Amino acid sequence: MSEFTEGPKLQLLPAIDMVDGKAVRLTQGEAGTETNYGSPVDAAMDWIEQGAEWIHLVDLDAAFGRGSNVAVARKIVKRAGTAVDIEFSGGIRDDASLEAALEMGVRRVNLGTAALENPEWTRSVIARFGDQIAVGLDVRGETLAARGWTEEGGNLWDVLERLEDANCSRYVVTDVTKDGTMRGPNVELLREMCERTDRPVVASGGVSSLDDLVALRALVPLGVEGAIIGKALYDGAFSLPAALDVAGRPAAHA
Ligand SMILES: O=C(O)c1ccccc1N[C@@H]1O[C@H](COP(=O)(O)O)[C@@H](O)[C@H]1O
Repeated sequence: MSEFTEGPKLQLLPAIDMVDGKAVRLTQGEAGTETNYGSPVDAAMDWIEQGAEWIHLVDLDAAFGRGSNVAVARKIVKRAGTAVDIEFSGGIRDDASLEAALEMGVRRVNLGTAALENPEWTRSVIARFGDQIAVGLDVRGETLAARGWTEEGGNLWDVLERLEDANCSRYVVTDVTKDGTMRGPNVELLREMCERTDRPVVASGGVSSLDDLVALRALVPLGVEGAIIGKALYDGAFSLPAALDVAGRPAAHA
């Protein structure tokens, strides 16, 4: 038995960020810092083959308001079938984009900009779609980032209070300053989030090592449900199977 099999499990979500039909990683979300990792469909199939239970799929062109990778996302969902759950984000800002995303068959969508700029619509879709909606809280310090992380979107704790009141079911928290940098997750921020909400929190940004996953798994009893991993996997800092061992595999795989 591995030393990591005991205790509550941390979900892992390998990230696939799409620009112009390619899988990329950005540094701190800055347009123009892309490293290209090839076909998003191939990336998804690789992560599934290696044991992924979730994929965090982002349409960066939609998040930056300059295009769409929905056709590729649709291909991924179709090829993946029931092998994996997909969380989809980027550019979901109105009924049409939300319905198109959910109709693809993704398990849930993350709202970013819309949750900051359109509170009433956000409240209404949370009421309508429940846990198919999560909100991505992308922060620098305590200031939220919107529109491809190019604009400020208010104070994190004020917005959290409003989303709690709207009954938001889950938060995906990204420290933008850590994203794509492999400098370790912002454990303090995640602890504070868990103190302020009883809803599950998915950690995003900065994971660089298996030790970071050990640290995040220790936060599961506080409310951290999962961790999004990007650059560390693509750059081979560790493998997904090794990460799943640390995060705790489901019983059938133990
Ligand atoms: O994931 C990124 O690297 C990223 C970089 C810059 C902007 C957004 C990014 N990702 C995710 O996109 C959605 C926000 O999209 P929108 O504002 O709803 O259109 C959010 O989940 C971000 O984490």
